[in-house]
Amino acid sequence: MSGARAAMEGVFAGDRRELSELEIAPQAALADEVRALIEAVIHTEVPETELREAAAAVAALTERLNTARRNRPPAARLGVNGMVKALGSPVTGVLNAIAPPIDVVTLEDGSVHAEFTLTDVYEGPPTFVHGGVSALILDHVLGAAAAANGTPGMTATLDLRYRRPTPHGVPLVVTARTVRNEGRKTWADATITGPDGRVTIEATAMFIFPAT
Ligand SMILES: CCCCCCCCCCCCCCCC(=O)SCCNC(=O)CCNC(=O)[C@H](O)C(C)(C)COP(=O)(O)OP(=O)(O)OC[C@H]1O[C@@H](n2cnc3c(N)ncnc32)[C@H](O)[C@@H]1OP(=O)(O)O
Repeated sequence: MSGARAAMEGVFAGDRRELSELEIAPQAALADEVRALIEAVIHTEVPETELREAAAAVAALTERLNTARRNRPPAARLGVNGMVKALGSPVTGVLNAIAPPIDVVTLEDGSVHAEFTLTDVYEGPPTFVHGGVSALILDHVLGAAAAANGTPGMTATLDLRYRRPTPHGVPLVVTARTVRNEGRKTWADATITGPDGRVTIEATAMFIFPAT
């Protein structure tokens, strides 16, 4: 079995130890604080002595947390449909401080949808979201749409059309849906829409369920 097939089967077999919402809450609160820390580190103008003290304090905290570690990022069954979620996902993971995190929901028509706001932590051009960050989010929701269709796969192609800049600091909407399936291949479309209702990015992806 190749790495790709094993990875897909690992994801959908739910072979990770799943945490309950109660178990997740304190660790998610810690991740929230780390998100605030990341933002503060970027913007702070405190003097050098304070920066050095802060670095030492963070290093001590990291050492403390590493005294008990899991082998893999944990998963949980959350939400109304009880879908398995990767808590360490860089897009949706509530335990991952680099994730916004975005709450992606599956609608009755099988499409997936999320409303979210990105801070300037995700900035590319001044005042706008980094195009690679948008691609990450779109890849994830396209993959979630393929999975919601019962036809998950690895991203084989991802085509993006950046129609206009995507602003940060304002509410954005991302939606994706599966449009076609042929054997192991599934195609999905997605958009990100700004607060003025205009689409900023259109995306299409093809997912392949690995042969081996
Ligand atoms: C606990 C957590 C639970 C979470 C639960 C919910 C999950 C829900 C949300 C998750 C959402 C995540 C979304 C992110 C998803 C990634 O980030 S995936 C990571 C990025 N992608 C990769 O790393 C893929 C790397 N590539 C590969 O692994 C392999 O090349 C692939 C794509 C699996 C294909 O391998 P293969 O099965 O050996 O394919 P193969 O038999 O050679 O070819 C089959 C056919 O596809 C065509 N093909 C193959 N590759 C390509 C390609 N790249 N382009 C075009 N055509 C291709 C071939 O030409 C062939 O065509 P036909 O001859 O049939 O016409």
